[in-house]
Amino acid sequence: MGAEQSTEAGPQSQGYQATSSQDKDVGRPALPSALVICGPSGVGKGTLIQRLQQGSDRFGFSCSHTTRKPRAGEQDNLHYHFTTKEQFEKEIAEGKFLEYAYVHDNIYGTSLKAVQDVAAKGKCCLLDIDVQGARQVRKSGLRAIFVFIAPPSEEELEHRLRGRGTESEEQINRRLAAAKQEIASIKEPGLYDYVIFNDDLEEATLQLTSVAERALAGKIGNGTDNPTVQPASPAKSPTQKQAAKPQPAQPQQPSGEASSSGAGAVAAVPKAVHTEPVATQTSSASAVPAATTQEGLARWQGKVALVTGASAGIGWATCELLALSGLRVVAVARRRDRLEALQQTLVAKGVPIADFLPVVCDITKEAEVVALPRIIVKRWPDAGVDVLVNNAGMGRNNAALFDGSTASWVEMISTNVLGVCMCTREAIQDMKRRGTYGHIINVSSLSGHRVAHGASGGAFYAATKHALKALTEGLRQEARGHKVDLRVSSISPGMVETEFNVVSSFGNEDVAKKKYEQFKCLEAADIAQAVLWCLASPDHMEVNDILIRPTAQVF
Ligand SMILES: Nc1nc2c(ncn2[C@@H]2O[C@H](COP(=O)(O)OP(=O)(O)O)[C@@H](O)[C@H]2O)c(=O)[nH]1
Ligand SMILES: Nc1ncnc2c1ncn2[C@@H]1O[C@H](COP(=O)(O)OP(=O)(O)O)[C@@H](O)[C@H]1O
Repeated sequence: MGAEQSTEAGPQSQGYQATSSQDKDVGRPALPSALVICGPSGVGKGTLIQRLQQGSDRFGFSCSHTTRKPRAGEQDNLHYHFTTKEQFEKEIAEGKFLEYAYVHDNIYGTSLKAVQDVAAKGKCCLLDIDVQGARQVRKSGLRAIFVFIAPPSEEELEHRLRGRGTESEEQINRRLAAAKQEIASIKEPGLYDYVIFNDDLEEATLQLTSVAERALAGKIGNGTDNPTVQPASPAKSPTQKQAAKPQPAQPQQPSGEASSSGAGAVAAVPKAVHTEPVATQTSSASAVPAATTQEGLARWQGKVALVTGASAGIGWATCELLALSGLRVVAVARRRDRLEALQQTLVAKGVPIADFLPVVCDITKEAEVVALPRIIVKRWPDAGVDVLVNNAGMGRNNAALFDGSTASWVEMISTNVLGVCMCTREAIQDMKRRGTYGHIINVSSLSGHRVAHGASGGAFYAATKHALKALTEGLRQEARGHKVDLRVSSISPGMVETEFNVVSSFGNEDVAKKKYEQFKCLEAADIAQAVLWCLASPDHMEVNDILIRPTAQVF
């Protein structure tokens, strides 16, 4: 990869993370959510599912029951549990099914056992079911992401169905007639999280893979808190940019509550460890009117966001989310290998490589920071910094006022305060040069609003974050003084999930382990989401400081 180097003699990683010890994360593995795949007969569901399974053994297929006859090559208990109408109806009456439906004159259904068998192996359960089944599963409360696979056109759908050669003429006509209604279900509010157009199979596979990664990570919903995205019309192909990403559909109603709202069937599958992002938990964030969120993001399409501390945690997650939201992303960090890994991840998720610029840079080194705008304009002559996410920050344990190390204090001031100031100045000068002012978002910490109790010595770190609070407000005032339309926001998260964080906070690994089980921390993706809320806020309001606390955290 061509990670840019901000100076010839660029720095090597010095062994600390480019995000603060209070604010960084590596995440805890969650149980996968299920992935429900819907779409008309012949659209390519089976083909895509096969490709997902070929790509990873972390997926398990929910083997449905059906009364239809096996096709050539289909094996009982592998492709389907083939059964009789009488037996099927008996088992339905016995309550053995999560859902069932009459489809094309046959009964199809997902048994509780089919889902349990996959979940018990810790795998992501893939359900290939029809629209009626999807509605039932949605109601059941199963933790799942719902995807609709749409054909590029009705003609192409017919072409594929005929080409498959597994149905009689009468069966094909029945399937095509049903397809119209199935496609119309895209518009049903809250049914699907994503719509993927299976036009180009490679691209559709990439898109489904990126959604499936969210399911593997135990997510539900589509990762936005935005119910206003209109599903694209199935009749036309998506634009090139859209094609690179799955389309979020109108999200389901109870996003984060899905696991708690179901009755009997819910208990049939294990619940994932964590809930969805804090969209419904954070007052400042939910104050962004949903109807304007998408509009707000639309103005950032193709704009350039520079994110510092991109090698891990919040910075990494922010790069991902911004890139997937259509911005061009400049990822700044000291560790080249991490930037390479980030690039690979983004490309696998469908981000065009042309929209990502990794730059090796130490934000405490002035010459390297000053070089950033030049590197950006070399790559994208039409652009400059529109959004700056000052995320890089760090903390040191040996920093108590009683007996702390001067070197640690210097390091913290250099990164958390001076580094932020230099990045901010260079970004603003770049905006000034182009005559267009964007948005600067400082990732602070709850430590910017309080000082830790006891002898553990968190005051210096807190002082840097208190300074950041003053700098954020000061920047806003300067912008007003200059009468420029610069937006300034800050986000102050509580502890973000990482074992390292908890260990460093509690000192002792055993205690840490217990606490780690006991407390739910925030996730890096939650904070990335808050960055989007800042960017998406409508013109007439500015999000100042978002304080984000994990609801279960008591310290
Ligand atoms: N509700 C429900 N639908 C299912 C189930 N299994 C398969 N289907 C759906 O039944 C329809 C017909 O499936 P199938 O006979 O395999 O034909 P195909 O769609 O042409 O592959 C498809 O829309 C499947 O998604 C199930 O367990 N429940
Ligand atoms: N993107 C695509 N372009 C062209 N043909 C495709 C594409 N996706 C799937 N197909 C073909 O379309 C036919 C139907 O796919 P299949 O996976 O059986 O659909 P489903 O499971 O939705 O009924 C198969 O012959 C498959 O090879």
